[in-house]
Amino acid sequence: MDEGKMDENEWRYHGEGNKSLVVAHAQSELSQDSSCPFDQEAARLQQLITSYLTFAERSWSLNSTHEFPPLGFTWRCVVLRFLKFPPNRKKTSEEIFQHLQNIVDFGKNVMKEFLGENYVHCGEVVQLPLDFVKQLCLKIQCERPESRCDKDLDTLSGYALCLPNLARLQTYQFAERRPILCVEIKPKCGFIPSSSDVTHELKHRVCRYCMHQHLKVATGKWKQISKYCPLDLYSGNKQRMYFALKSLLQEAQNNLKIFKNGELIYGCKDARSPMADWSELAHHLKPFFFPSNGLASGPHCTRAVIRELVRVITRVLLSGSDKGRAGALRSGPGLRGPPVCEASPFSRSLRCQGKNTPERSGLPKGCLLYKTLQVQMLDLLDIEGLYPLYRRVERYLEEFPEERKTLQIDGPYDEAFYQRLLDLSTEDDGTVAFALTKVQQYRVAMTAKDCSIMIALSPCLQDASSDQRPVVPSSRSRFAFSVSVLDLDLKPYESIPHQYKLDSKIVNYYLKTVHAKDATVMSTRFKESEDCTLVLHKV
Ligand SMILES: O=P(O)(O)O[C@@H]1[C@@H](OP(=O)(O)O)[C@H](OP(=O)(O)O)[C@H](O)[C@H](OP(=O)(O)O)[C@H]1OP(=O)(O)O
Ligand SMILES: Nc1ncnc2c1ncn2[C@@H]1O[C@H](COP(=O)(O)OP(=O)(O)OP(=O)(O)O)[C@@H](O)[C@H]1O
Repeated sequence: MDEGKMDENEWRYHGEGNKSLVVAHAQSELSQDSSCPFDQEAARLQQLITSYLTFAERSWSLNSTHEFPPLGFTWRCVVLRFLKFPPNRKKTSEEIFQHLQNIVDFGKNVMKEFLGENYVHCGEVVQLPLDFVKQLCLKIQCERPESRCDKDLDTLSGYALCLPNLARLQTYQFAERRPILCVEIKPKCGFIPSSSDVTHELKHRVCRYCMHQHLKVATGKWKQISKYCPLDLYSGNKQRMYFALKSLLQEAQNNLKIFKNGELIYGCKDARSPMADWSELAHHLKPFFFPSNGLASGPHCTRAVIRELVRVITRVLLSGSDKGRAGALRSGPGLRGPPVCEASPFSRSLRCQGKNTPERSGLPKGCLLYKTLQVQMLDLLDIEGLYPLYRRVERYLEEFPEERKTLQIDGPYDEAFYQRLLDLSTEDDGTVAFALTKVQQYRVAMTAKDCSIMIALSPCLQDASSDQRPVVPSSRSRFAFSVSVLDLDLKPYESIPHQYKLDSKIVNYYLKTVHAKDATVMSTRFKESEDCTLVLHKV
């Protein structure tokens, strides 16, 4: 890349998590300008995008004679993802390059295999001019939420990941001229462990997310407990999914973000963020869900617009073609544990109405939620069963530190690494090999428990039916859509002791403060009968 030509002013802050920060090309939210120049210095990024478009061509069976770059193409459809570190944590450039390369390899060799290539976009490591990165870092600093500023963007190595902007539709052919709505969901763990290693019986009845909510509110991370329960979203039952999505809309925390034309219009940065404003959201959504007269307004309109959004997202989440390789885990972990979480307001309201427990997961096998859940279930033993196996690996490594490489603890995440993940036996023969397989499966499962799903929607004409892109109907229009998964960085081996401690902290806090006085606390948490009416009739 030509060092002189990268301009920080062409990039804008897009978002960040605990470990990385993302900037998007500043023009990505503008409508397409077909005369926009295709600069030479963007050639490398152009190459990257070519490979994404190759993917798009395969996916949607586009005409193979289609020229690249298409008219009006710019590199505005990519993001740059930088690693972040605590201020005193210095890593060498080589370490950072390797870390990023591992992320790419893990995506390619493992997650694409498990989730399907249509959903996973691995990107590529790029080296950027240091001056550009430093200027960019200064430029975006004021936009970063305070709660994320405990870590600094890596400005020393110059390395970053270049990825397709998943807030845009993942095919170039039809997206750019039309407005785009993107819903990002971090669904978290969608099952309850059935492992016999679990020591607290409560963990077989209440999911981790619902228990963790109480600790998060107590520590001030969020203001109030969410009614969202991942088991409802993963149920495949439309009513439960509506409830889950509506609950996310009420209390987004870090589980829901909405972007319009690449810009964040809904989502919560931290506990200090203002309350969610549905009428403002509905104002943004109206052009997508209502005809252009734009006259409708008021609470009725707000509810109708939100309901329509929830319907469309549910349909998209239940869609999936699964044309790729058969899911390697199909005959694997299977559905285990109870189908509902006792703490979910939805199941509680059903119970109080004397209704039966809802059906077990009805997720279609091709959809991303189903596949993600299968990968999450690679956590077969729960952290309580896994921790002693981690200790076994640790003891071995203490004795033979040079073996760390052979055991592929820090990569490479290649085909051999993937193949070993497919061994789902739970019969412990006392070997390090068994312990290692379970440890690696656990890390992969934890990654799937923390990833996010991006759904991009763009209105399309009623009569636009000639191509094969997926389309979801809404009550008044149709949307072309794409579904992708992001944040598939393999969880570090070193985080296992932390997971073990956190698990016990979450359960103990829940037992102490909620479970013991369940009735009292739950009655202040929400009014069940009211909620139920809202859920079943007004979503
Ligand atoms: O442990 P959890 O469930 O709280 O998940 C952490 C997330 O918190 P959440 O509960 O989603 O608010 C946490 O998200 P936030 O920083 O709170 O937005 C991270 O995703 C963290 O992953 P990592 O350590 O950065 O790789 C996540 O840690 P991992 O457990 O996935 O390692
Ligand atoms: N390819 C992408 N396209 C568009 N937006 C993206 C992309 N990758 C990340 N983002 C945005 O940047 C945000 C932060 O990215 P990401 O979740 O990967 O960070 P992280 O630090 O790894 O997260 P975590 O806190 O879970 O560890 C995401 O929530 C999403 O909004």
